[in-house]
Amino acid sequence: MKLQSGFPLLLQQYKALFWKNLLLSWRNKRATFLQLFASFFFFLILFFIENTMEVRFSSSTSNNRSVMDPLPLISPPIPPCEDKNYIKLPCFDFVWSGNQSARITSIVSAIMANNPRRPIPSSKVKSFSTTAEVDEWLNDNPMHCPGALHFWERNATVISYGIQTNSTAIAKRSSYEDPLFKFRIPLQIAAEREIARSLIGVPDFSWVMALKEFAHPAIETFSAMASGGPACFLAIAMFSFVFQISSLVSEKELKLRQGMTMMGLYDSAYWLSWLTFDGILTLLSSLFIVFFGSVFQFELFLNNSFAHLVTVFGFPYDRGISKVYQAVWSFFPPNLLAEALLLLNQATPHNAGVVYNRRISKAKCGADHEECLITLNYIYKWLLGTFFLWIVFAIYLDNVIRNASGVRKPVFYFLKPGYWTGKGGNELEDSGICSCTSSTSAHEEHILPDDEDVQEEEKIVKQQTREEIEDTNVAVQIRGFTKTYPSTIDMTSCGKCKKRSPYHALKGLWLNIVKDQLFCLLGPNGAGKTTTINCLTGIISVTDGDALIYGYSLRSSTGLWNVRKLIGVCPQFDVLWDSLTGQEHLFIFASIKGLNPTSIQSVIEKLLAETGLTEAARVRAVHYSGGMKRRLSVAMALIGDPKLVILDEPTTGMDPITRRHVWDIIEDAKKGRAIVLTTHSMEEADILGDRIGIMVKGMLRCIGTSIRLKSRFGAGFIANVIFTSGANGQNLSSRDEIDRAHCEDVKQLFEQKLDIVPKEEKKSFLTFVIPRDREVLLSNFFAELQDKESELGIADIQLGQTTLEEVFLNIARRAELEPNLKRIDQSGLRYNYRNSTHQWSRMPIQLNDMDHDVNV
Ligand SMILES: Nc1ncnc2c1ncn2[C@@H]1O[C@H](COP(=O)(O)OP(=O)(O)OP(=O)(O)O)[C@@H](O)[C@H]1O
Repeated sequence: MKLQSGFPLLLQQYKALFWKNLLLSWRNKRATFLQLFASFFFFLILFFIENTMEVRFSSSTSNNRSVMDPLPLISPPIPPCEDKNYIKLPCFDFVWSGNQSARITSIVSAIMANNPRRPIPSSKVKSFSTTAEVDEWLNDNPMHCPGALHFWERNATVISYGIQTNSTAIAKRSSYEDPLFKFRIPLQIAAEREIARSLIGVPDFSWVMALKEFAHPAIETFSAMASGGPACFLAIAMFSFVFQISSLVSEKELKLRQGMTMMGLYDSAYWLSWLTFDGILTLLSSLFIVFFGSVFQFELFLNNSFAHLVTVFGFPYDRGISKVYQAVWSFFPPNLLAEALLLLNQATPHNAGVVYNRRISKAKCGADHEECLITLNYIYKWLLGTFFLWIVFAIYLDNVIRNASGVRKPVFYFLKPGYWTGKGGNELEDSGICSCTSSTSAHEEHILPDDEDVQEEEKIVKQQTREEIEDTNVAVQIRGFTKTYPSTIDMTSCGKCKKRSPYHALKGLWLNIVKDQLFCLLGPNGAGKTTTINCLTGIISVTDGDALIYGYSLRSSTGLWNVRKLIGVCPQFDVLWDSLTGQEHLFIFASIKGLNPTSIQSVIEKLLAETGLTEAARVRAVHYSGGMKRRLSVAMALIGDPKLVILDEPTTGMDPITRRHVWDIIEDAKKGRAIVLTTHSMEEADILGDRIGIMVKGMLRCIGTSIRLKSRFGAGFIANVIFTSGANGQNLSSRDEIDRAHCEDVKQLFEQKLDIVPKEEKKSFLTFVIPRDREVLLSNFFAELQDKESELGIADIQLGQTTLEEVFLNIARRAELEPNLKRIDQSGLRYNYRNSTHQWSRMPIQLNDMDHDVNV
């Protein structure tokens, strides 16, 4: 199948990943809704705060409102004392002194009677003779009266007066009380009016006085946007940031990205898809910020030009802070954003806001020109510059920080010319940023295999490597894979640091995997099977050695790219997006692989049919059963007709029927390609494996066909003798006795003739393991047994070879015993016991077979 490459492939991958991001956002509606509309909820809160504050300071005398056309106050009356904020009852509208004068008394009576719209009853006024008495009363009765009038009749034509008021301005709930306007001026007008009337002798002399406050702008403005805006903007931005980061991190943690990389994903397509998708989401979210800001009528949004509002965020830039410090802070976009918001806020109340083409002007960067240190244009440039800086930094960290498989690129990988030219520089390192010890040289660790078949295989591969012989029949040639995981420091549950020594997971693997064959890799947990597969797919680097896959070396980055086009991988754990359907997964991976867009649909349908997922094609992966997920992973591995298919435990969790179905798929897939399969099912290995290798502790212990392994490592033969139940017409106890007697007779016969005892013994059958060296005795023995069948109550005799499981257990057991057989002589060489030849062989000491845990 012809696969795309170069720019068309990059474009195709980009489109598929962008579509994937779109689907994930659409399916994860709640998170997307919050990302886009968080501004609405924050602005709603700001709106309520702003309106509450506005109502609170709604009186005309308050400073927070601008008064453009003040209304005149015409001859304001003396208000009832109850109108005062915080008054104690009983209260008096006013108290006065000078009551020894009849003229003054009549003036006060006139004040009370002529109070506009409300004559004052005498019960609301209290008189005294001197100012001292008034002071004394006020002192003794605080908060019972808002004002006092003092009169002195100097002579017939001169009357003096004075006013005392409680001058404390008080705000109560939504009303603000200014004592000057509310009490003092009405008292003054009343006193002057009646003194004048008394002096000129005309009781109804017209005395109209109007008062008007200055037109003025709001002096102390309260803006919820100015006070809470920066925090809100930061919170809105954080919503998007947190969602975007968690999507990226979970793709990495769940090894989805690794899965895509194995299928040939370009890093550039990956980053570009996230960048553009998140860019669009951020743009939409910014537009909604502007939209909701305008809907809620915040001046910031109404007065400033639209172009500025999209970039809004900050840190208080101040003259006291050095330029270097400001520059350092400018590297963090939220600081600049807050500063921009502050500038825009300052620009709104008194002028028309900031327009785009005057963004450079300092005069427009805020109300207080002196305070203006940076312009919006400066902020634009820094935001744009830091955007690129952070993207590059993110990509760098992504490369140099250890991934889920524990590998990373060298710290200065970008300095290698090969990285830019695509001809190298993609090498991975095992060590973590803070790994402490370098691993021991891989060569020192290589141990010669014990088994002659493995030795023979190693010899062939080494010879082909040395003589550069290209065997056209070989699909994969593994040339001495060694893999040492570096030492790490782990935290224990009790908070202690535990140092883990370097671990030698692969200790020299030499192997040819032939075309049109399935090579089955068996081994107990931790044997190194997955490590071998990860090395083959380039997910982790080998410490030493190389592999040629269809002639391409894994060691070169161009080789690795070509290899990725040739392989299909079903990883050990399903790497699937819960919210995407089976069909969508296949589409994404087919696009990454580079299938022609016109053929993708038919390939998907074929794979779905093959893996029995047609009906579940449109069901999201989260609703798949474990078996369905594995089948989808197998289908993904077969996309693009790969020449090498790597299946890491593909049938785990499948029921027997599905498993057999997948075996059929794998059997069919053998044609024209090589398959590497790891499994814990011996039955699977027996049925599917053309060649089987068993690994233990990072080394290949045996290799060959199933029959060869059984004959070399199996115990020999297995014989099952099945008995008939006792003769009819007898009671139960005597039937039992007869059965037991038959059983004993057969056991005796096996012991006499073959010198073996049963491996398993049940009432109805006996199982014997017959060693291979008794093979010559078998035909006579079983002929004799058959003759005595009815005499011994035998219903059936079954004879077969030992199972692969037997072989596996034998090999694993032998390897388990290995450390006990090690001897170290004084020259530092370890002796290994060779079981087959009963000899001790000399080989270099290997200290790291087991973990050395050291508490530090
Ligand atoms: N990143 C790592 N760092 C350190 N040790 C590791 C790392 N990955 C694997 N190992 C160790 O390497 C050994 C081989 O692991 P591997 O996963 O290859 O085994 P496996 O044969 O696939 O086992 P299983 O059958 O359980 O999947 C194990 O002892 C494991 O603990």
